[in-house]
Amino acid sequence: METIKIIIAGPRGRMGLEAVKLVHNTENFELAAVLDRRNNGMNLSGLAGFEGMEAPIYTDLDECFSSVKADVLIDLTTPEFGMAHAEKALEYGIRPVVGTTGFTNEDLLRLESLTEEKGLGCIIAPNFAIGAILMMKFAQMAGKYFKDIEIIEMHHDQKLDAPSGTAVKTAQLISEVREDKTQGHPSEKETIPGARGADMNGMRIHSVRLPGLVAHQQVMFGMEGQLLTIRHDSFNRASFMSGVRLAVEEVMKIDVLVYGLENVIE
Ligand SMILES: NC(=O)C1=CN([C@@H]2O[C@H](COP(=O)(O)OP(=O)(O)OC[C@H]3O[C@@H](n4cnc5c(N)ncnc54)[C@H](O)[C@@H]3O)[C@@H](O)[C@H]2O)C=CC1
Ligand SMILES: O=C(O)C1=N[C@H](C(=O)O)C[C@H](O)C1
Repeated sequence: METIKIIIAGPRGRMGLEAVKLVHNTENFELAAVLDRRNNGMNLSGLAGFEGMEAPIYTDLDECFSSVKADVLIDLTTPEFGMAHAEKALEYGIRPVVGTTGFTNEDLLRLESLTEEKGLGCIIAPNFAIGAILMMKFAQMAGKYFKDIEIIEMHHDQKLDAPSGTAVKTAQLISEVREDKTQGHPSEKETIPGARGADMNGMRIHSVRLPGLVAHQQVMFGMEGQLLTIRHDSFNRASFMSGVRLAVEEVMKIDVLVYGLENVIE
């Protein structure tokens, strides 16, 4: 098995720390470097919590990508920087695996054309957890039969983007099989703005933010006399790591942009 050399952006974050551990503990993965907002020139192993995990720390993108020979960039930062990181990685011939959420459709289109131009794989995965991918697939199946749908995503209160990338992706997948429909009473009025949530093709998305939560979503399907609820819960960030591993292995085999791991799992 060939070794895959990996750069991780955002190593000190909640997801980044798990990803560093994953790479460190995976036989054919090698942590080539990390991109951080501080500690330029230091070694990761010198930071508390990363003992024994050797990797040079860079704060400058160009310096990192030009000095380090790497195959894959795993980005787990913020929407503000994730896009720039992915674009720059492709320019240096490095394949991005992006877990960062909050990208716009225009961002995805830009990355798609850059991926095509460079002939390199790129994976954007709004959710790496296998259960969440199945939840989205099941929701798409149900969306064929139920037209009235409310998505309730629930996350920790440090999350920057709303709605979550998973909720957006779920609504997109359902929209592929459901005719657009405005839900609720035609004359309904919000007496407090936002009460009915975000509107995506008539479906409603509600974002809950509370300390103590990790990542949870339930999709509710209503029809005369019945309710179907499809729910997934991630109780920790380790739940995402088998998907990160799969994405890294997969991105090495492709030369296009893949948006969503549902396109990768059988
Ligand atoms: N796809 C998936 O399955 C999952 C995706 N996420 C997404 O991953 C991202 C990170 O989530 P968390 O780890 O919870 O956030 P976090 O806030 O704990 O970590 C983000 C890290 O990125 C670092 N960072 C910010 N700007 C940077 C830059 N320019 N260069 C290098 N590092 C930079 C921050 O210092 C921080 O350590 C979010 O967009 C979140 O929505 C989170 C969980 C699962
Ligand atoms: O910020 C998070 O925590 C998560 N973000 C992703 C999203 O926006 O869907 C994936 C997961 O829900 C956790």
